[in-house]
Amino acid sequence: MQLEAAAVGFGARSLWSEVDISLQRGEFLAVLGPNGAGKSTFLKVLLGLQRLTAGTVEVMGRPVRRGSSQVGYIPQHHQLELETPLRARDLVALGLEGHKYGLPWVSRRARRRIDELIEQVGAQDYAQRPVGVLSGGEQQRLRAAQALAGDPGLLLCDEPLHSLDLNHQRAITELIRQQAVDRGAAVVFVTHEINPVIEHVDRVLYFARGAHRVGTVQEVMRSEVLTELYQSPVEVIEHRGRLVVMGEHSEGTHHA
Ligand SMILES: Nc1ncnc2c1ncn2[C@@H]1O[C@H](COP(=O)(O)OP(=O)(O)OP(=O)(O)O)[C@@H](O)[C@H]1O
Repeated sequence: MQLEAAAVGFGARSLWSEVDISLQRGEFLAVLGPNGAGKSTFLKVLLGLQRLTAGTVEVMGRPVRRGSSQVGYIPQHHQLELETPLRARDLVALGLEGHKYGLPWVSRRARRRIDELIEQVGAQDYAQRPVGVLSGGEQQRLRAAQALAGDPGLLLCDEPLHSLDLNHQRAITELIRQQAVDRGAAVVFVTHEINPVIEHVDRVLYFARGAHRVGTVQEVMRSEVLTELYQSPVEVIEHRGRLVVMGEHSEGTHHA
């Protein structure tokens, strides 16, 4: 994916601008920033659901289009309706191309892939249950499996570890890493918390106060860089390989 001089605004408000970034296959980008900074909007641009107000965006070398089978998406967690007429397994199968067009058949190969993903996210025990009765974390694991089913070249993740316990955080992170490293996908990973994925991150895109920084973890996650970005004192402390960011404010606080 590639963005050049990209900007998004709503009415008179500029959300972010002058974003230049190009992500190669196999690269893992973490997108960070406070509430309302424009992280989910960045994903929407890559999904073709949000127009840029300036600049250009390409996905897999082509102009963005909605519903591309080459793009996988793990949306931000929300609980599915109790009455949703799908079994857990069906939700994963929806990630396969044939199902997008409503084809009734599932090839043996596709069935094997679905079984494999259900096992990898640890959903065997509830694969036949209606999705609406499952817990938030159980549903989230199925969404991850669904996004990976089509073997996407670009995988977009919006806080995919939210509502998962530590073991399942690790399992899902490992699946996402495999998609990047073994299957050569570019990964864009929106998160409030970099530590669970820090060892996999190649680059960071940090949004705050309408500005942003791009670079490696070492380049961006520094007290002086974030202090300049937030325009108020921020301290980044490293402790046993984890980063603690002190003094981060929400966007709302600044605009109040
Ligand atoms: N279609 C829209 N029209 C007007 N404003 C919008 C629209 N979409 C998003 N916004 C605003 O843009 C801002 C950024 O939203 P976005 O969801 O991208 O933030 P975020 O960084 O993902 O936040 P969070 O961490 O809370 O999920 C918010 O203030 C939101 O209200």
